[in-house]
Amino acid sequence: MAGLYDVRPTVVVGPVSRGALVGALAAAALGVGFVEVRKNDGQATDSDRWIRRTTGPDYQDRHVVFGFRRDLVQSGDRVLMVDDWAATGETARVVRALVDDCGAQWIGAACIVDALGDARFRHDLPLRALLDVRNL
Ligand SMILES: O=P(O)(O)OC[C@H]1O[C@H](OP(=O)(O)OP(=O)(O)O)[C@H](O)[C@@H]1O
Repeated sequence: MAGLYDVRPTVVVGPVSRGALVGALAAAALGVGFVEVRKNDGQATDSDRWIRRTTGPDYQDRHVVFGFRRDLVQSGDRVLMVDDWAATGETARVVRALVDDCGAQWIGAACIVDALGDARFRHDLPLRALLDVRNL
């Protein structure tokens, strides 16, 4: 999936839960680090620095809080998000905002299936996929 982009990442991020599964596989194939983007979760100790952001309504009309430990993504990193599916694009939009919060370079969102309802996300994120839902 990393081959969908020309820029090689230094870190792969994947939102739980299926994005964490495919993201970890992509990171292992690339030989780079992996960061699990947790959902409605938070710091384990008071000393952890976490960053969090909340989505707009996703495909189930939920507002989901995504976050990860701040020091896992550094300002010099090039970050690729990997997920299985994109529908509203809210998950990818918020993960991108978290990466921006870290001052890292965002490459894009690579998904197995593109089921985006709003085509603007495809261009703006950018989002690239192995399959288009309209062809399934
Ligand atoms: O484009 P969006 O509307 O944001 O939806 C896409 C997200 O929804 C699915 O996860 P889901 O929330 O079902 O969680 P799961 O992987 O834990 O089942 C999918 O794996 C994406 O992460």
